[in-house]
Amino acid sequence: MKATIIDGKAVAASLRSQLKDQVAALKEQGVVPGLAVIIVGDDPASKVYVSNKEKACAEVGMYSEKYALPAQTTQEELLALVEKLNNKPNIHGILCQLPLPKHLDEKAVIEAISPKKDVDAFHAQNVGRIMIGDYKFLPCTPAGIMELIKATGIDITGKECVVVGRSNIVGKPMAMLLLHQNGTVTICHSRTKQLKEVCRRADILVVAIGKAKFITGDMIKNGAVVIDVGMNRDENGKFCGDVDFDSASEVAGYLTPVPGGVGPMTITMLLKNTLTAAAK
Ligand SMILES: Nc1nc2c(c(=O)[nH]1)N[C@@H](CN(C=O)c1ccc(C(=O)N[C@@H](CCC(=O)O)C(=O)O)cc1)CN2
Repeated sequence: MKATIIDGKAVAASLRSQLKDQVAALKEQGVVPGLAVIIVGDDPASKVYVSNKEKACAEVGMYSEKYALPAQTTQEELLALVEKLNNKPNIHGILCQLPLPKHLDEKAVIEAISPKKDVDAFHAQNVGRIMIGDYKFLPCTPAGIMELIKATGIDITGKECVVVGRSNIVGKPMAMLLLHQNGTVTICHSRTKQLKEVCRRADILVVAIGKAKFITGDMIKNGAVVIDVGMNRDENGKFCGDVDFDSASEVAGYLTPVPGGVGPMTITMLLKNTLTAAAK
């Protein structure tokens, strides 16, 4: 193995310890950061993530409330809950765990969350703020990835950065954050021609396409920083990323594992956003 493995758990633990001190300092000023987490339905993975969010809040001394709604909840009921939480003074951050059941309009729910409490940074107002580089919150996964790249000590300025995937939650904001750090950014997607050649140009390669082991070692530049956002199951039911770890680790300079890479950073950045919202 050639690549240095970026330990997302260790980076997350170090940031959480700093956040714990910052939460304690804010509490001394009489403010307890509060997060409300809404989950609709019984998706097992979503239940685990929500439970981990509650645990993470407790770990750093934040207050949290969970609203577990049945799968048949109506759009009106969900919007009424969001409105109630928008007006609740001890709640500084609100998030609705995604995906929502199919009959619910995700976009309308996100837009109903007050931009000031939108700790996922999914609201159009916060997305627009990221575009112009004047933001309070960053979406948790891309923000966590920026911390992981920072942990390598590599300066993004002037680097060829390739983002594979163009989702609103990861690909698009990721490209913007790399651009803000003076990277030369390319976004690839399902219609990209010569994907292999484009990926091989990347000094920093971020992959978020949801296809197990799609990016192989021959698609990676020697010494590149490779960030794997994928969360898939392989043929044996084991967690795996969008990057083929074994072949990538022979070529990349730095590589995130799955699990233990980007995932642990996502909830850590949620805590950071909740603290920011409370401090305002
Ligand atoms: N409202 C939101 N919904 C969803 C988000 C989000 O940021 N906001 N992201 C994902 C799920 N997610 C957080 O909600 C999330 C996914 C994965 C992890 C994580 O720590 N993964 C671990 C492995 C976990 C395991 O063993 O089960 C890892 O990669 O090491 C955290 C959060 C979709 N929905």
